[in-house]
Amino acid sequence: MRLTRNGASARPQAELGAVTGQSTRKRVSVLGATGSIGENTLDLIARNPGCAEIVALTANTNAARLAELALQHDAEMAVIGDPDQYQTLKDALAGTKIAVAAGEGAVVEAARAPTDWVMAAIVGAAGLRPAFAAAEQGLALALANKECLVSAGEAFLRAVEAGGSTLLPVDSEHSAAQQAMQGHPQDAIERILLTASGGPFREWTLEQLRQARPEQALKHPNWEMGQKITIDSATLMNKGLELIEAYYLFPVEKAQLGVVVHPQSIVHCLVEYCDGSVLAQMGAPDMRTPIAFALAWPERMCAPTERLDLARIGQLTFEAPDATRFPALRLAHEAMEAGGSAPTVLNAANEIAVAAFLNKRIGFMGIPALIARTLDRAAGEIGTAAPETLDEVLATDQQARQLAQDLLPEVMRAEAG
Ligand SMILES: NC(=O)C1=CN([C@@H]2O[C@H](COP(=O)(O)OP(=O)(O)OC[C@H]3O[C@@H](n4cnc5c(N)ncnc54)[C@H](OP(=O)(O)O)[C@@H]3O)[C@@H](O)[C@H]2O)C=CC1
Ligand SMILES: CC(=O)[C@@H](O)[C@H](O)COP(=O)(O)O
Ligand SMILES: [Mn+2]
Repeated sequence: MRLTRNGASARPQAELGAVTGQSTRKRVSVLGATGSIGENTLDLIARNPGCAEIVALTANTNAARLAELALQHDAEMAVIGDPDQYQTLKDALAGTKIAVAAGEGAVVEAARAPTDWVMAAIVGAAGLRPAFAAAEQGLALALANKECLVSAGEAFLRAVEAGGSTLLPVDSEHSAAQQAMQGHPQDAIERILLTASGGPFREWTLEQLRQARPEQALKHPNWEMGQKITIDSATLMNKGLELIEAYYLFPVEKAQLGVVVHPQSIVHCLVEYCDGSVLAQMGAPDMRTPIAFALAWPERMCAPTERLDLARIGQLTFEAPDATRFPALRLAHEAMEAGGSAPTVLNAANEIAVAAFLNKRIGFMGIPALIARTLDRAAGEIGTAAPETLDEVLATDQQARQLAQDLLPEVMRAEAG
């Protein structure tokens, strides 16, 4: 099956070697091992002894947890992004055979270590270089880092194709879409509908949203996730990023992608076919299911996700998203339509805005306000051409971050006055 827009996954399965669920042992690296996705991946591996041998585990600052995971999984190497944490990591792993390294470059090198399967689960644009490095190695690349496709779409797909890697979506909606597409002709697809929980503020008024505090936004109704994606879910930017992610992953036009709010997060995606059939993938909201799907692909492996009891759940409900209260979804949709540098700018501005909200410099509605201002100004100051290479993407990302930082005081003044 051709999975991506540019055919990046068209590599015969047999060439990948150890890629089956239970039957063959795979060499695995986890980038972002100490995060929510990283921990879930390693939990799944611990529950399926013999399914994987761990090559590299990486983190940014959490040296203590990285060392624990490396010891538990008998990893070949443990790599920390922050050089200040090197000594802590080294001391924690002294007397073991586990190799230790630190620094941004070392994380990228860890991504290049020979493996069969890499989980790319570093959050944000910080994950771009490591994900590109892994993609160039000709392996199965489980992609959780959605910012990579949003910020670097075409360039990333080219790197995957050039490296002969297979891209496996981990994001729950995209894993669901892949599952609902398998074995069906691509040209029969009419529409892909991503579901959104609606986040913790689904029923809040605009006035309430203006007062929303970080600790309230960090309470996702259904999923346990890292801070950045949890705020993205609250603004609905997460679904906007996922629209762009889906555009790059699947062979459909932009107009064939849509979003429906589904507060229970049981149906993860719906694929509509030309005969009127709609295929949905369902499951309890637990990332170990999509991770298991990517780890065992094209087979299946067992995951401990709670089984669905639909009679107990009783109702699955659906509603349209509200673009007035959640303008981030509209901004992402417009950036997808505009193409060029817009998705890179959108992603960078969102990362600055989310950090500013978490640091209480701007309010919740300041997040879309800052992104909108950055996008408006970027066209003149950065230009609209699509960045073609990884270096161009990173340069555009840096310019957009600077612009968003420069515009932050304007948003703060507007909120105060
Ligand atoms: N959580 C989820 O359920 C889902 C997540 N995703 C996506 O997966 C990605 C990871 O999300 P999540 O696991 O929630 O995030 P977390 O914040 O929980 O974890 C992020 C991981 O990345 C590491 N990291 C952070 N910054 C850097 C850096 N500059 N250099 C190297 N490593 C870094 C962190 O290390 P440290 O711990 O040391 O800071 C940590 O291991 C995101 O792109 C998210 O959108 C997609 C779908 C679902
Ligand atoms: C688990 C996962 O894939 C998240 O991206 C999830 O979709 C977040 O929930 P929202 O539907 O609230 O964005
Ligand atoms: Mn998702």
